[in-house]
Amino acid sequence: MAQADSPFQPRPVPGQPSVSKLVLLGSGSVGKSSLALRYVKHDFKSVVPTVGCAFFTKVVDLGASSLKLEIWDTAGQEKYHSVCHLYFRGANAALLVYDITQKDSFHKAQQWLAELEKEHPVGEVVVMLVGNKTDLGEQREVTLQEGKEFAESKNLLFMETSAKLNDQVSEVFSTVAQELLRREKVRKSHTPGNEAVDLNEGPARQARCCAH
Ligand SMILES: Nc1nc2c(ncn2[C@@H]2O[C@H](COP(=O)(O)OP(=O)(O)OP(=O)(O)O)[C@@H](O)[C@H]2O)c(=O)[nH]1
Repeated sequence: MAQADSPFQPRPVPGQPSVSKLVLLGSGSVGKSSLALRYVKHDFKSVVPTVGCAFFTKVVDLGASSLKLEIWDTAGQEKYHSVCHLYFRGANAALLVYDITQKDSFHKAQQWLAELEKEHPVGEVVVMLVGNKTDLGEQREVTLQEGKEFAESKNLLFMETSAKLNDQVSEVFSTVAQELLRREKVRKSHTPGNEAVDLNEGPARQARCCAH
């Protein structure tokens, strides 16, 4: 699934959207590939476990602005963990995905956050906690409240999704993209000569709560 262009660093090109690297992290079978496939290819099908990493790109259209996301889908299986560290270097955003029907995957998502924080100072990366498979609500082991509280305690964005039913999937990616753009604006506003921006503007607060 690798694309032709080099995925390592955002490269501002005049007239082109900014580029950000987003990594999908989480245990095996939580639905990382399915979320990426649903978002990028508008498809849901049985996918084989990821080996190493798969790579997608998508331009997110946010009306007045747009952003190109390089989406790195990492393998969740334990045997690939050492390799995954290489992939999240240089990430601007991360989705920490768990399966709402597997408590253990929720704990693993918390461990992934700790791993991520070892490589990136807290706050440098836009991180969203994503509870996937809401269509399997009757088998739920992680409550909405538990997800929400953990996210709030770590100042993460939070949403629940169903890749299968296409519920909240594009909202996850567009919310992260909006937050990346918002932070870029803030950074630019700190550059001498640039105009001030309204820091209260932006979607991040609403995304910390979940519509379900
Ligand atoms: N019911 C339901 N099943 C899902 C959903 N998302 C993914 N699945 C299924 O869960 C299984 C694992 O999905 P993947 O997308 O391969 O999971 P992954 O996290 O990428 O797995 P690894 O590649 O091993 O890390 C597959 O059988 C998917 O069809 C969902 O929203 N609802």
